[in-house]
Amino acid sequence: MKNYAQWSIQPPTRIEEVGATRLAAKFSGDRYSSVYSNTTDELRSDNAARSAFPDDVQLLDTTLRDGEQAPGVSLTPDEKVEIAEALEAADIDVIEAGSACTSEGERDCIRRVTDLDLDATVTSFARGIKSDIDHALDCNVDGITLVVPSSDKHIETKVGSTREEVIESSVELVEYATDHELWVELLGEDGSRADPEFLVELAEAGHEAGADRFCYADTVGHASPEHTYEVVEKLAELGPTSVHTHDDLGFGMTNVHAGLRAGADFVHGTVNGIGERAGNVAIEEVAIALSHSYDIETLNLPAVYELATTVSQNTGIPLAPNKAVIGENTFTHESGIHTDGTLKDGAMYEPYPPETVGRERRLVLGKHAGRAGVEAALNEHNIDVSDDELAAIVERVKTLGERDKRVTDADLLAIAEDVQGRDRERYVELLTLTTASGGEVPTASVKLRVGDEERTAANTGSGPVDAAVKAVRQALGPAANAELDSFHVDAITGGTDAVVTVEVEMTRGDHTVTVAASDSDITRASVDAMVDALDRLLAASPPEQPVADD
Ligand SMILES: CC(=O)SCCNC(=O)CCNC(=O)[C@H](O)C(C)(C)COP(=O)(O)OP(=O)(O)OC[C@H]1O[C@@H](n2cnc3c(N)ncnc32)[C@H](O)[C@@H]1OP(=O)(O)O
Repeated sequence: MKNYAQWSIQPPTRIEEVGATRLAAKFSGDRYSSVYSNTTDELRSDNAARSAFPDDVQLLDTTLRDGEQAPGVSLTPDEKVEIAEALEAADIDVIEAGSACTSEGERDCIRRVTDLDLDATVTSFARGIKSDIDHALDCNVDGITLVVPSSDKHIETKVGSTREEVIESSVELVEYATDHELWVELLGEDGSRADPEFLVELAEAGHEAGADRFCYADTVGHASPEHTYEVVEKLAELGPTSVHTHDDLGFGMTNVHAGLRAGADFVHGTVNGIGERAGNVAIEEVAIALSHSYDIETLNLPAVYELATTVSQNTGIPLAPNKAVIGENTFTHESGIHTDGTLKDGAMYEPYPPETVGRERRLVLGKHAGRAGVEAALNEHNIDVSDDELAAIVERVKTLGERDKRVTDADLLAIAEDVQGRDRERYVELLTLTTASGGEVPTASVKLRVGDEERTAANTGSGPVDAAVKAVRQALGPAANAELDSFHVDAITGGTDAVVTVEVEMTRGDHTVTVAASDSDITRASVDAMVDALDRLLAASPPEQPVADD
């Protein structure tokens, strides 16, 4: 895990955009109509008939190679192992574990992956250089993607070679690699800017030399779908063909589609679409699109979200909220009309159920909230309201949302208490917080009011937030037995004096709450949010023993 260490209590899934109004209610959502399956079945049979895709499509994940080439990303051996295991859990066919030519450290990483003895085929990137193949062999990989220049720009300017020499050396290297029992995919680098006739010549020579497949690479993300189709169609006539696409023009996925339609049966991609420049095609998007629209199964889809968060935490690249499949907003509904429709039928505003990809649906409150969503959120907290009270609460929720403020569960509950004239009895209150993080071991002490009693506790942690949260848990004892589901930090203003907002989501038993707190001191904001969340959870389901006696 990178970048967040000083803030995290447990790894955050992302840092939010400032100003989004969000999480207020969690909706378990078992109300699905059969609309999902009816629509999908019809779409699938129509699409499958029209698409002429191959029945079996395999995926090569290059998160550990091309994904790691995203600027600023460097994975340790442990991180590569964790990602490889998550890829295996998602049933990936091939894992490109790295570029063995890079360094001894990289070879150690790749060896750690090959030592896992996974079901997936594990490969290394290799340039058109014999020593690169030797380095790959040194890592005990099952195969290589042998990358040779194919555009004149790469052949002449980058490598200082000629087309004839590239063909000749490619043949020698494919034979060398297959003689060493490697699975070999020959990839013509910058293939989308290569002369298609030369690409065909190269692929033909590769197949004749024994390559298992040839890969059409849109290395700089420059190809149009029409060009991809035309070239891949020619290549696929020669033998098994792969496509490697980038998203510089936003055509990453469209070019995969064009390639498959033209006869390719193997797709390269990366988890969350991370990679050089604008990134590669996102492997999870390929998998869901093929499954949902064409009835072609590739990945174990319910394992995909866990895979996405593992990659995000290990690379330090947050999940974009609006990204298909893995984005926070993908199964989150805020606007009143969508929320109302979703409460009536889970399929109303979603193409497929969130559980398909290991997610759950959320309904959130904000400026666009309506009565149905607010009432559902109140019901989640066992609060019944009259029609008049509901109208007043909705109005205040909208006003709060219009102020660009998040409407959390705590906000909603406070509004409801006010509208209904109920006093809130606090179970837990933070009285003082002291932290020291300059020394070797960050420490924190807290004084809490718990019931009628004052309690103090001190603890250490990986950072001041971690130490303070441990101290809170220690002071509360068993009453603090709540899961921290998520922990997000936003800087509201820039600069070193920034006010930060910390939002936590916590669950205790059947109850989940979201609470946000702001302060210029991140530790204070974190502890305030957590203490408030624990207080709300204890209010929702009071402990059998009085809290003070825990
Ligand atoms: C499209 C892609 O994603 S390409 C993959 C990118 N991945 C990497 O670059 C892996 C990390 N790279 C590295 O660690 C280093 O660049 C190394 C160890 C591979 C090479 O380092 P160096 O020997 O210092 O070379 P340097 O990085 O300066 O230049 C790259 C060399 O590879 C050569 N090269 C580039 N592509 C190819 C290819 N497909 N086939 C053969 N040679 C190639 C270049 O011509 C250049 O050789 P030169 O030094 O004789 O001119």
